[in-house]
Amino acid sequence: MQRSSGTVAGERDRSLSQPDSLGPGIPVALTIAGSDSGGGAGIQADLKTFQELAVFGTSALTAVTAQNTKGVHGVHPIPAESVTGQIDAVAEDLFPAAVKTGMLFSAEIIEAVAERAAHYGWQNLVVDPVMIAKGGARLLQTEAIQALTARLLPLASVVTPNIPEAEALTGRTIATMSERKEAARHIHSWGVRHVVLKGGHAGNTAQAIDLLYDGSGFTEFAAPWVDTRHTHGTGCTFAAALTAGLARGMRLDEALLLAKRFIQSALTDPLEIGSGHGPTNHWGYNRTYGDLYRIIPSKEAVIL
Ligand SMILES: Nc1ncnc2c1ncn2[C@@H]1O[C@H](COP(=O)(O)OP(=O)(O)O)[C@@H](O)[C@H]1O
Ligand SMILES: Cc1ncc(COP(=O)(O)OP(=O)(O)O)c(N)n1
Repeated sequence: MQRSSGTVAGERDRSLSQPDSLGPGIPVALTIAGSDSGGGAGIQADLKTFQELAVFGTSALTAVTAQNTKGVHGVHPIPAESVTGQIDAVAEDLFPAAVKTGMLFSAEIIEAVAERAAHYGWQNLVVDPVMIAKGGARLLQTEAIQALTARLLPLASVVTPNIPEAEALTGRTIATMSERKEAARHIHSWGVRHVVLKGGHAGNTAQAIDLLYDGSGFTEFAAPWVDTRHTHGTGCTFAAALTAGLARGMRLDEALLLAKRFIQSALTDPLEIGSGHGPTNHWGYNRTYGDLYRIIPSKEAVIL
């Protein structure tokens, strides 16, 4: 895997250094997302990823989906007041150091989440603008896109669209790297601090390249393309690992490298369950790099 020109493949991961114990000081993260009954995406993927990265996971559920590796068979949104109630219950007692949003489904839920994000002044807000599942099911109503760009993105520290999501957000077609950069600039202009335009839908490529734009320059995070159909939940898992890194006090570039390693391990160590697009392997990272449950106090992250 590469970031710019530096190679880090295969080495033991020093990002998670020396725990003394689990307990006081353990970072807490909150995911505001939908439930995937099949366990590969949504809240389930987020909580598994947090756990694997030694972050205590909490959740606010926005929707229940009936879903498996073959597709989404039903979507049942949760009332916006209930989403607010869940966020308040977590925020007022457990003080999440980082917050991730996934499937938000409606403008009403987005408004509720944005209002609470502003209220609590979250500094590490990762917005994964989930719109359509790989099987084609709509996880965000079309009329909610405007609320996402106008209300939530200006509060986000990072937004992580895939290519089709970036196309839907900007109304641009994205086929080349220079079009990806233009789309990232466009999204950044709405007030989000960092844009990570993911490359999983680029097709016909030797590398999966995720592009970071921070308002002044671009950094590419690249990894070898994994030829697998078990890609269900890649976006959720990637954004959750990024959120976990931020909750642990990492800089954004460190947290992104951690997320890239996490998803690469989850793709290269397949579980091969289900008859459709199976879930990625959330154990993969710790099977590859070891050092499970090593804790670092926040703000003392070791550079990867
Ligand atoms: N086949 C693959 N090989 C390697 N990395 C991949 C592959 N598919 C997706 N990724 C990585 O998984 C993460 C999620 O990307 P993407 O699939 O674009 O998001 P989403 O699941 O939201 O559609 C990114 O880091 C991307 O580069
Ligand atoms: C409940 C729920 N949330 C999000 C998604 C989309 O997840 P993603 O990581 O983009 O993976 P795919 O579904 O596209 O494989 C989801 N399916 N369900």
